[in-house]
Amino acid sequence: MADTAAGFDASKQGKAPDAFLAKHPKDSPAVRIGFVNSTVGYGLFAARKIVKEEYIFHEEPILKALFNEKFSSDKRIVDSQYQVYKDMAAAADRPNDKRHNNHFSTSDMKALQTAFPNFAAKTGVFPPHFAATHPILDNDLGMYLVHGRFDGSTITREEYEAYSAAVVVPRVNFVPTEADIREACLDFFKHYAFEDMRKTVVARVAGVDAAIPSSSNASSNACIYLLGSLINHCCTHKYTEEKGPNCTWRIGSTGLVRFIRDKHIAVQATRDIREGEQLTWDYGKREKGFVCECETCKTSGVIIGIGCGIV
Ligand SMILES: C[S@@+](CC[C@H](N)C(=O)[O-])C[C@H]1O[C@@H](n2cnc3c(N)ncnc32)[C@H](O)[C@@H]1O
Repeated sequence: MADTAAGFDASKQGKAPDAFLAKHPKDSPAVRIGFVNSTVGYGLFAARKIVKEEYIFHEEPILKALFNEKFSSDKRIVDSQYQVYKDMAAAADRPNDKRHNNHFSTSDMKALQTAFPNFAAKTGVFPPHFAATHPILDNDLGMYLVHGRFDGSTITREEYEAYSAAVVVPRVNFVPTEADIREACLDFFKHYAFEDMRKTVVARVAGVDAAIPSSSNASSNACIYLLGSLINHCCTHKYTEEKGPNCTWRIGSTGLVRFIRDKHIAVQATRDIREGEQLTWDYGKREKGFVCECETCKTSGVIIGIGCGIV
């Protein structure tokens, strides 16, 4: 992709574009999806050598809603996220009916279903048999990239089935209730949403976009990114940078990343990454809801999960 693509114009970047020009996403595909194991699921891997501080990719969100770590504490936030989910479900039910498909195109739905098959099966947005017969993580997942390129996936059918079997198989005849769907929806946002902190957020409540002032830092926009959401956690290693996380991210334009747009995510290497290495970052100290299997924990010689603080 050319340097001038998607809103990036070096001539308008003020006096010092050189610092990040050297490091902006390159044309050769940088990432591919791979399988870690049946508990961790998919991960994102380097498709080539990536140098320290390189902007690996820059991606537009596929979904936006309100976000709150303590989801059930604010009804507006729960309603907002659930409304986004219901819009999705309506679009999935009527992929050819443009009147009901204002927010999600058929390819959006396909990409979401492909990236998050367990969510799809749990919520019933997509019939489980669809997940089982769908091509394995194809190139549609790169369609939200603005800079950087996607190299497809190395997921085999066996790996895909190992990961999705626990959810898809027992639920072949499962008809989710409203409560099941709500729970799966909130769970989905909890595991995959990125926070974009704002003083005022736009919520989609009862089908209408409304600006809601955020009374505290607890409420912000939640953005779901197809590739960004597939990056797994790694605890920061106390002694060596080599074993800890190798990426960082930021949302929206900042002084350092001026070429990215509002709500877009930029993923940057924090050290050199060799081809085939998994991309990871530190999810931070918040409650994670999984037992950590990262390299730092595995190689610390202590109990798995110890590097995470709160599991
Ligand atoms: C943002 S998703 C990352 C993509 C995910 N692996 C997938 O296949 O969809 C976060 C989820 O991945 C899993 N995960 C991420 N990092 C992990 C780690 N270090 N150890 C175990 N599971 C992890 C957890 O299930 C977590 O809720």
